[in-house]
Amino acid sequence: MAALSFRLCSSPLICRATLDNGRNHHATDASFIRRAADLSEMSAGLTSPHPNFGCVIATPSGKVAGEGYLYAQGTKPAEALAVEAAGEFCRGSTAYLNMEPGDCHGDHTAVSALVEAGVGRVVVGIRHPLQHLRGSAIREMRSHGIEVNVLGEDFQSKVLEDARKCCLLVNAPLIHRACSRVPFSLLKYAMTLDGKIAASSGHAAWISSKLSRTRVFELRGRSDAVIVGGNTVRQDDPRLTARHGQGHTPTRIVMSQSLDLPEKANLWDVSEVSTIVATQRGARKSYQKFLASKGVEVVEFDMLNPREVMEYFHLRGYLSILWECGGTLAASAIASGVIHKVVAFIAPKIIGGSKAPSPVGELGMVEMTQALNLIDVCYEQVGPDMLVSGFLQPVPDLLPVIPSEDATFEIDPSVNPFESSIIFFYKTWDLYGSFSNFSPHPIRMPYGDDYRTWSSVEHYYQANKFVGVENPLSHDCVEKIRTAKSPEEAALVGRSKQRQQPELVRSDWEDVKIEVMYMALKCKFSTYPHLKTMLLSTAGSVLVEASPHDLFWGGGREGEGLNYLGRLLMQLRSEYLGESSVSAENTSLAV
Ligand SMILES: NC(=O)C1=CN([C@@H]2O[C@H](COP(=O)(O)OP(=O)(O)OC[C@H]3O[C@@H](n4cnc5c(N)ncnc54)[C@H](OP(=O)(O)O)[C@@H]3O)[C@@H](O)[C@H]2O)C=CC1
Ligand SMILES: Nc1c(N[C@@H]2O[C@H](COP(=O)(O)O)[C@@H](O)[C@H]2O)[nH]c(=O)[nH]c1=O
Repeated sequence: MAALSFRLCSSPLICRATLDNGRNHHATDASFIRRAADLSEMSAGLTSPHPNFGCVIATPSGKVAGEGYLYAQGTKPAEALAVEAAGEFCRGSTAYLNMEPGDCHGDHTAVSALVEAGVGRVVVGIRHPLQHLRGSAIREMRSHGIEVNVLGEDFQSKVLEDARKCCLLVNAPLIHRACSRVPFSLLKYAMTLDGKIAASSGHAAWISSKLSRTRVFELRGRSDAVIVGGNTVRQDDPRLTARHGQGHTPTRIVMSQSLDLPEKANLWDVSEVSTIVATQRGARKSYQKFLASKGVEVVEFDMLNPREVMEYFHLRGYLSILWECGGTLAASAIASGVIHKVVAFIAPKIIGGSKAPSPVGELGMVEMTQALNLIDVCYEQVGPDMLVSGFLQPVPDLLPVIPSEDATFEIDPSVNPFESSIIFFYKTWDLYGSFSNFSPHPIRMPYGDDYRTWSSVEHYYQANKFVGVENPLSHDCVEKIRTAKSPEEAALVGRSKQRQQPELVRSDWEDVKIEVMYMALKCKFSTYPHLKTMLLSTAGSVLVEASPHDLFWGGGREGEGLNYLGRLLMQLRSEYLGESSVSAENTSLAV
């Protein structure tokens, strides 16, 4: 290399320094990007899975001036938190982001924070995977004169490629959501050295060690849901809780065609965490009624296969699913192509048993050459067990294979990304996500003879369930919801209190809830002009909250929902349009 550097320039010292400087530059960028990727996962297990954003702000001398990460969907962006932490050291600094900011709903908080703080350069690990977001924030930062480098696009090197891979991994669920329209699924099992997941009697407690099972609790805490099959319910009577005392607890899902399930089961206790049973359409209606009476949600499918079930939970906004089923369902899930990663805890014990179940049932493979090879395999000792994990499907490399809307328009102006005149919205990271009650738009609402600020519409709506009730516990609920750290936590408190202690809820709640919601929406869209503009831009389209399970505020799976949230937004929109046409009329009259 020295020879090469000599040939390229007069003084090898300067050139080597340049070369080294270039290499150091890459090494510095890579280390801060990896730090941002690590930071972005800090809330894993505490909140339900969401796009992971981390931001590190480094001074020109390479010192960390400030850091931040997105805590939960609907809370302050990582970039804004890092800018707050760095203070005046932002000026002329470099900001390292594991992923392009999700600014899209006219909500430029993240980009504005970096621009207003005087950040000079931004290094981005990966572009945003969602098509309607990809490239927006990068373009906006560049339009404000910030130098923006995207790993893998502007410069290449091994050290940067490794850093970029970290950014792909921490958002694998979001990337899979963007590319395959199913959540990211991880199959986990504990297995004896002789390849069994239970004794021939079906008994399986315990194969792996306490330490390994603690890791499993962590995996559950990082998931939207945990799935088991009917046999596992009958055999183990599992709880499938994360057992970490606080933080996020995943929904439990049982897949059962027959509904030949016990009347008594731990999973039917939904006081702390919900359970959903996915079954064949029309199965055992009486048992479905029994489950509903226990508060267990039943979802019917024409074909109860893992792909149909996963596409449904994709619609519900799930990003990460943990499969803790037995081999029968695991084989079906692998064959359906919905399993992306496998995690196996191998215990140094032998159980034997020619009929003892194995981790994966029938896949129809008869030659070893047909075996599915894992990718990026990792080995880790966990107590006495060996943890082997790897990918059945690589995390798609997201160099923009799907052009953004602007790029699409440049290619073919006649392509209208949204053919139908129905606009669906649901999770805040999806298009029109700012219409969601979980979007991070604080509102100031009248409260008694005063005003109070609420972090989101959801905070305000949930708190109002308990307003005006002469019970100190109701006042506690209001305060607990008002101070909840995220809309998701506010909803969790409000819904569980309403379910467990209905006496705390105001008696007229069913009569007033629509009005309460409307007032909150009116305040939100009046407070944020860009949201009002966005709402008006949907004129002529039907707005539907695409929640497949909330049949009051949402549209339901096959449109059977009442879609009150969509209706109220359309009502508000026509009120604004009425105002603007009235004001236009006044103007025209005035002319
Ligand atoms: N060591 C470990 O990590 C684990 C061990 N186990 C053990 O494994 C054993 C259970 O394994 P296994 O018998 O394979 O049971 P599964 O957990 O795989 O459940 C199979 C059942 O799932 C339901 N099902 C729904 N849809 C499908 C589908 N598309 N394809 C296949 N099944 C579907 C059916 O329920 P239905 O019959 O109700 O219609 C089927 O009988 C138990 O002994 C348990 O202790 C289980 C999980 C993890
Ligand atoms: N036997 C076995 C596992 N079994 C899995 O854990 C479930 C029980 O979890 P819980 O209800 O939370 O206690 C059980 O139904 C099956 O899915 N898991 C493991 O990590 N190691 C083990 O040895």
